[in-house]
Amino acid sequence: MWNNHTDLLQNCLNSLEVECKPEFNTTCDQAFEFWKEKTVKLRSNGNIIYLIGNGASASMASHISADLAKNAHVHTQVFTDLALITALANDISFDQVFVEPLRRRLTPSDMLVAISSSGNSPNVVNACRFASELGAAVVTLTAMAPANKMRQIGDLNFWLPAETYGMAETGHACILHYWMDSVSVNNI
Ligand SMILES: O=C(CO)[C@@H](O)[C@H](O)[C@H](O)[C@H](O)COP(=O)(O)O
Repeated sequence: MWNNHTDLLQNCLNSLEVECKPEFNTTCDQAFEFWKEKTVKLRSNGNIIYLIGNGASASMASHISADLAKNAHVHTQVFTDLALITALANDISFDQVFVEPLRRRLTPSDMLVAISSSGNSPNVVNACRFASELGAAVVTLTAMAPANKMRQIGDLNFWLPAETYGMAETGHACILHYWMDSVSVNNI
């Protein structure tokens, strides 16, 4: 019987690769501890965690955003309003659908959690670049080919050697739930 996400994550952890700036030489435990500490500090200061992704990763961003708000009492924001996304894509460019709203809201004390199986989707990569240049904390979750653009940008990067979208997305769900559990106030 699995009792918590540590059990489920164990297989993920065995093959997970992480990098954490500035030294980029971090164990998984250290990476999750770093992420937890940043999140707890951000919560006590009333800052915001923005979560982004495309397709299934957009759903995952919404899912974890809701869990973080309910269980961890963290202020979160996702960009899943179809009217807003289609207007930005139509009037500006799909590559800018996350950067545009972030430009108006993100502060250097906030965090961006960017989820992408390929690690190369231009709209997510652009948002990571923007957040990083602003000085916000950037956490990336990627998979598939080891060299991807998001891994070059994030302060904390989780990469899984998954070859399919289904495997990548399932692994990312484990990682995100493990993080969420670590900062939860209640566990319902
Ligand atoms: O769920 C799947 C595939 O399983 C798709 O919806 C997938 O999320 C979409 O094709 C995304 O656009 C892929 O983008 P990314 O995760 O590589 O950034």
